[in-house]
Amino acid sequence: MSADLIRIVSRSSPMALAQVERVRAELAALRPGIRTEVVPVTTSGDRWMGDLSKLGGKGAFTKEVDAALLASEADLAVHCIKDVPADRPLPAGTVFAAYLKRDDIRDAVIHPEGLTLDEMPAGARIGTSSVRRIAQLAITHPELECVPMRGNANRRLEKLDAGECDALMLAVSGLERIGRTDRISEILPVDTMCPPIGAGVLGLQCREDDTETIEAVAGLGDADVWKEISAERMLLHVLQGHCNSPIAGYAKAERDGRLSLRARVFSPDGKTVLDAHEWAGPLDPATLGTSVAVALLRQGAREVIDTIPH
Ligand SMILES: NCc1[nH]cc(CCC(=O)O)c1CC(=O)O
Repeated sequence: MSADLIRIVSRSSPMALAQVERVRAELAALRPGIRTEVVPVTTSGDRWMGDLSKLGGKGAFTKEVDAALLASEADLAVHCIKDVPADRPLPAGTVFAAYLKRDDIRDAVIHPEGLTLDEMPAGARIGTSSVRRIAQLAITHPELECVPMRGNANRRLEKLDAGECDALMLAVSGLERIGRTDRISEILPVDTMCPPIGAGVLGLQCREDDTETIEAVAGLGDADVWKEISAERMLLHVLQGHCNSPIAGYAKAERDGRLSLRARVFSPDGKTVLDAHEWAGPLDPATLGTSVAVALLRQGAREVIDTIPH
């Protein structure tokens, strides 16, 4: 950064821009002397409407953003942690300086007439390409059908309205960010629709040698979320999950300081469900993530994850 300007790189979807506006607002409150500027980029994941695995995985939404940061065309990147790969290290030379306070981690159902999953007729087409959602829907609602659906949240709502499917599943936090919670017909409990690793968390990524920006934004971070994400991302790293893995889980830092991590691994048809839940006790968050991952590996997670092509 220059003395008083932070350039923030962002994808240009409405959700990404809303995320940047939240960071700008929080930064303006914390550090009124610092100005911010938005540097927009389009990622390969935004352009490509086919199967994400053909683009080399989750990095599809982060590659161009990382490049702008590393080339010093911007000083700060705002990422949905859910979209940041954990099976490979962060791009060399970058670090997360802060994780913002966590939003709702649950998924929502959107049906034009407001039907819940239980109320939908057999054969109703649910638009989702996420194996995590497909597997869990197969367990609770085998009579419903999943049809492929990609594109940013606004585009998916348009496709729903155009009749390309009968209902959608989208993250509550994403709908909050684009101001479309009015479309929600049902919010699914985490017990039956376990969220993805990193759900509802925005991470602030900087160049590791840019101590000025790191220090300027570190105060926006939440200490509990830092612990939760450390545990969750270590779990994903040890499991070597890829963009198409039906891995779900979330850590929770309690008010009394205790930390727990629940995680599940599914076969796409939902017939195999591996489940582990542990408290950190004296363990640090990353070791909790390792411990829960090892518990899942003992139950056969490697084979379940590897049988899914990516
Ligand atoms: N894959 C796109 C994406 N990345 C992050 C979110 C939701 C917001 C979040 O969890 O931070 C979404 C949309 C969705 O899954 O409905």
